[in-house]
Amino acid sequence: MTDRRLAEDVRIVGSGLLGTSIGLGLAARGVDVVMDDVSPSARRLAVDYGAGREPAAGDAPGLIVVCVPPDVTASIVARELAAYPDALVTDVASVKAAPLAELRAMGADLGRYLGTHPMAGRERGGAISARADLFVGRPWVLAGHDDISYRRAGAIEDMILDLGAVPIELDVERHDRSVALVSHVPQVVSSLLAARLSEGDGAALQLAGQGLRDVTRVAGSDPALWVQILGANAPAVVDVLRPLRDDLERVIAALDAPEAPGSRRAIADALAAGNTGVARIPGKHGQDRRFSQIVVMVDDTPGELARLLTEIGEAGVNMEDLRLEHSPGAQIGLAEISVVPEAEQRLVAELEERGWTIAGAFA
Ligand SMILES: NC(=O)c1ccc[n+]([C@@H]2O[C@H](COP(=O)([O-])OP(=O)(O)OC[C@H]3O[C@@H](n4cnc5c(N)ncnc54)[C@H](O)[C@@H]3O)[C@@H](O)[C@H]2O)c1
Ligand SMILES: O=C(O)C(=O)C[C@]1(C(=O)O)C=C[C@@H](O)C=C1
Repeated sequence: MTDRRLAEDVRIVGSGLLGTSIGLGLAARGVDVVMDDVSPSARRLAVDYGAGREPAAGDAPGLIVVCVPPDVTASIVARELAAYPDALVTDVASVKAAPLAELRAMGADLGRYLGTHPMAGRERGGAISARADLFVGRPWVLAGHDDISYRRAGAIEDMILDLGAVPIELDVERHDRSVALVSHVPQVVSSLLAARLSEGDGAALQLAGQGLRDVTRVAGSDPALWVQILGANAPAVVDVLRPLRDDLERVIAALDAPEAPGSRRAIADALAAGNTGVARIPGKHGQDRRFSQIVVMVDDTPGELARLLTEIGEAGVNMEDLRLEHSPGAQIGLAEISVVPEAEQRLVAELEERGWTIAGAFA
């Protein structure tokens, strides 16, 4: 049996992206996982992928993880609390105050419920997009409330640690305010910007580079899911959107009269504030550590990227992150490798010695 903390059998309700990813990660650690879903085909697909087994009479899960859309989360949590009176129940919905308030109104046994929110996901849902390593190194919020202690919810923290994530304790209100800033408003901004592209002509879109891809990736997310998330956290989202609108209006006013006294300063100040903000985003594993980036040119031929990764390993350097930039039609790709600053010079030298072309290296 693989090393793990979680001792409980687990039942997962909702066999989509989140449920199947959790199932895959836990099953790989030897946990007995049952997958369930209102859609039998979604359930069977998750089982086919190896996320767990079909439900059976006599199942007695110690931990139940509800991974359904936010608007049905409270009713499914309440149903599971009633059906399994000895189990601890959690959920992974992207908002936390609304489901808790609904459960309270229903008179659910909140002494066995603690909601959570993994800060990891993808823009596509369903078991087909699931990955066992989705949560590795990612923050995962335990959204505390008055009816249960974090200690009583120890099995939930064990599951989070077994999945390689970093547990973070935050009460529900602080959670919702925090994700308005770091997740919900970024989704709105990304979608609104991407929506502008429907007006660009085809030639303009052919020029799209990595900058545009970086800021529009999540614009591919499911509108039905996000209508629920944004609706359930509306006041906190609006609190971030209003000052953002003011900033945008200041930039528009400055660009309307770029030669006017103070205009250039206003634009520079807006962009410099962005530098300050982006520098505050923690690096990998939630630490405030910055990495150096090495950009390597990779021929667009089979096996070249694998050879590069193998040779980085042979150089004894741990790769912290990898991003690929590749334009359709180009014969070359760019691999941006993140490493600890101490390893940068040595890796550049090793790779150059092995014949790789370094397009850039920067801290
Ligand atoms: N997608 C993300 O990136 C992400 C990240 C963190 C948290 N979340 C949260 O995770 C939850 C699930 O999101 P997802 O991306 O896995 O969605 P998904 O669409 O991939 O999966 C949801 C699953 O729930 C099932 N379902 C719907 N109603 C149900 C019901 N009444 N009973 C049982 N099953 C039901 C659906 O059939 C579907 O298989 C949401 O609450 C979302 O806010 C999503
Ligand atoms: O990276 C993605 O595609 C996500 O969907 C991630 C993301 C996020 O904003 O960080 C989106 C919503 C979830 O509630 C949690 C995580």
